[in-house]
Amino acid sequence: MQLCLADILPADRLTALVDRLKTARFIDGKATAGWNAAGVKENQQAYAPGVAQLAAEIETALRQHPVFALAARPKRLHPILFARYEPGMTYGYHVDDPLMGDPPLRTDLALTLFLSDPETYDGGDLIIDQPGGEQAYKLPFGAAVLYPATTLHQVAPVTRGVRLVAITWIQSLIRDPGRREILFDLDTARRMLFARDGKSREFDLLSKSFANLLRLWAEP
Ligand SMILES: O=C(O)CCC(=O)C(=O)O
Ligand SMILES: [Fe+2]
Repeated sequence: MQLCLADILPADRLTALVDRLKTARFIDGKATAGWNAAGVKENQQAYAPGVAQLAAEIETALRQHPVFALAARPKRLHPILFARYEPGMTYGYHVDDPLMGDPPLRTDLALTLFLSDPETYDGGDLIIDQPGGEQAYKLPFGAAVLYPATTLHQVAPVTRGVRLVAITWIQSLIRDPGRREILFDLDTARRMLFARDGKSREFDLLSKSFANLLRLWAEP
């Protein structure tokens, strides 16, 4: 399941954050690529401690985003990093490392938060290889795409302007994507039912099934 999330942070907060990023130190992105991806990774990245406060602000906002919570069921988040693509930069097809950091975080999901207005750059689509074909994402400033880190994906070459993004990976309480989607649907349905009819027998039974499946499947 892939999902687009709008307005992770209020636009004015995000604009202030991007302004601060302009003075951050970016280094060659190959430093954090696994050997299978280093050959196709041509970008620049900024890390903590230089951008720790910006990263913390985004992480807090993500954790509070209701759709993110339901769709990802996060157990742990990889520290947010910022990537910059200038003209000629790209990140060819690769799969993300399954385990990152120490203690290892299992990368079930990946997230890209778009920090540039799409009108200001050409190229730079995030392209995900799906069984049904390639799916391209170039989202508005402040929107994010949440997608399975299990996929092959690439960032198309930037040909004009600058593509700035924040990136993280998520270890979910629910490892299996199919189970995660069932829980997402059930949880969404019971919330919609509650919003429409208030507490009812149907709502209670759905809540019971949802809670018991979560108990069965969660890896806390
Ligand atoms: O920049 C992006 O949207 C994704 C980058 C990526 O695939 C990665 O850093 O592993
Ligand atoms: Fe990736």
